[in-house]
Amino acid sequence: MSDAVLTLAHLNKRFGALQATRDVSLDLRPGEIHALIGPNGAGKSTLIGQIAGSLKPDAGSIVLAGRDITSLSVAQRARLGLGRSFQVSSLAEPLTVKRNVMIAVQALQGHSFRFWKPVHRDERLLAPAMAALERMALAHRADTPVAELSHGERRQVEVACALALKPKVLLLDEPMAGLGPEGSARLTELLEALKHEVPILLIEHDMDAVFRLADRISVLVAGGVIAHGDSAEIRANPQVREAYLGE
Ligand SMILES: Nc1ncnc2c1ncn2[C@@H]1O[C@H](COP(=O)(O)OP(=O)(O)OP(=O)(O)O)[C@@H](O)[C@H]1O
Repeated sequence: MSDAVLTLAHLNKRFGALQATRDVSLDLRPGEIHALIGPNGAGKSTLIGQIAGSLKPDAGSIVLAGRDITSLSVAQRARLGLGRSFQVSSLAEPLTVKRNVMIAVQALQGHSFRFWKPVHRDERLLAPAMAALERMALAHRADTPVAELSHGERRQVEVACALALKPKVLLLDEPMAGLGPEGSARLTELLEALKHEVPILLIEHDMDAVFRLADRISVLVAGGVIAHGDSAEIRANPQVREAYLGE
């Protein structure tokens, strides 16, 4: 546990009578993809909310790179290196790919004194934006409006926006959702390469992608983790099979 970049310890969250997170402990280590899976209503979104900072746990702690972030705001966590992508796209369609990523960089830098300066002429925003686009194999689309991109390419831009903030960990919430086999294969390949630079906590319904990508898998059912293991262990686990078959 000691070399973990992100550690969740004994997280609990209740909504009235419903225990939505039940004593959840897990960690994310350098160079890995740790997938969090579970049937509908298992509590995955509730857990992400607590990690990202939009939901406050009732008990437990979240440590990012040695620092307890449990009581910090969403913005403070982002500045400390918690990167995330969203289920719902937040890209500005009419703007180019490059400008979307530059806006993300600007949001992190928080340079309000540069309000008067057009984003597209700011070199300090352009360099990190282009570096992130290169890592997501999209530099050649930098000057294309987002509206003209395929669904899969948009997903790549969203990950690039998160990457441009130089995160220590990346929280990806269903990145494969809505992608066809080709888009999903492309993103799988990119994430596989990316994990060596930034470890990824992956919440994903696409089991093929999870089994291909994840170094470790944690299975959430009714708010609690019922199993941890690698792909082979999780596939063979009778409790996990039952949880999914019973869905
Ligand atoms: N704000 C809330 N108030 C009350 N109950 C909530 C709230 N948010 C979530 N829940 C409940 O908590 C449980 C876990 O929900 P959550 O959305 O975290 O599950 P999930 O695993 O993300 O599901 P899905 O895969 O369908 O998105 C569900 O029973 C849900 O109805």
